[in-house]
Amino acid sequence: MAIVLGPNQYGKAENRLVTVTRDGAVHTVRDFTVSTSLRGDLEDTHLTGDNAKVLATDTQKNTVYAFAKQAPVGEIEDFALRLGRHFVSTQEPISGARILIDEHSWQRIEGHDHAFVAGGDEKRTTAVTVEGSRAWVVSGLTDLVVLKSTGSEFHGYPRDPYTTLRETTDRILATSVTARWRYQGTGIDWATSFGEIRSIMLRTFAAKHSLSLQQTLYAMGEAVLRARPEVAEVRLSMPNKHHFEVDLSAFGLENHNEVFYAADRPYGLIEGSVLRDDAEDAGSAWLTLPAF
Ligand SMILES: O=c1[nH]c(=O)c2[nH]c(=O)[nH]c2[nH]1
Repeated sequence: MAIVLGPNQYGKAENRLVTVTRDGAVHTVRDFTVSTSLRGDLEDTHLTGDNAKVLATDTQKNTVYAFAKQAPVGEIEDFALRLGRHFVSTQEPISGARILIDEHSWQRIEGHDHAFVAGGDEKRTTAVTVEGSRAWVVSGLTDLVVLKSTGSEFHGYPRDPYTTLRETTDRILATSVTARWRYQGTGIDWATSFGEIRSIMLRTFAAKHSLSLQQTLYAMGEAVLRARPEVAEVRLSMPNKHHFEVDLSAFGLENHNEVFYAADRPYGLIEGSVLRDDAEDAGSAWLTLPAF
């Protein structure tokens, strides 16, 4: 029997980066969380502690901040591609890089040049993988919280001895969408694509009459793939944020779908992938990312 080192990567996680750019008195603030991970010929440090091939995670952190100064960050996908390609092309033992970037939004306080209000928890995300001269981009969003107050039913499920859930033809449907979509290619107008995909997902959530959150998930992914040829696959993770009608009969009150208890947990967790059957090979695009 031999014991060997399996897959590994290392880097600096969650570098918090904020940039201020100035157009005269008018400032723009951008806010990012950047994680770098490097892969390659890294047996020595694990097996003997020889660090000759280990670009320090501290250096990786410094590179993120220096790159943000040396050229405009631009779209997160482009910034991640620049960082990943830099590490792979300048460090001989490093054959691959995974760069994760989340962008947190700040909106201008109306009428103010340099004051901003946080855009909420929603984040735009990217996960860029560089392997030698190849690169894959998986972008997405997290914490996009949506609710519809009708247009959602859930019935027709099996009733076993433990089933108590009442069937419903009119319920609140609410979720917090985490989506990741895999692009085919890297020469893409990232900002336009992101805006269109987000808007397609919102419109589909709103318009699709839902018989299950699973059906809504599939419809959202399908709508993105039908409209956006640059996308090969969409993975969605959608918690069912249950809203239970409160029983007010003890108070002599009838509740006609008006008063709800918004449960925090447990929640149904509906996850899935929607993809083209002729999509380009995913390579290492998803490696070490959460399944959904
Ligand atoms: O849309 C739903 N899908 C389920 O699988 C499920 N299960 C459940 O209890 N409620 C719901 N709602």
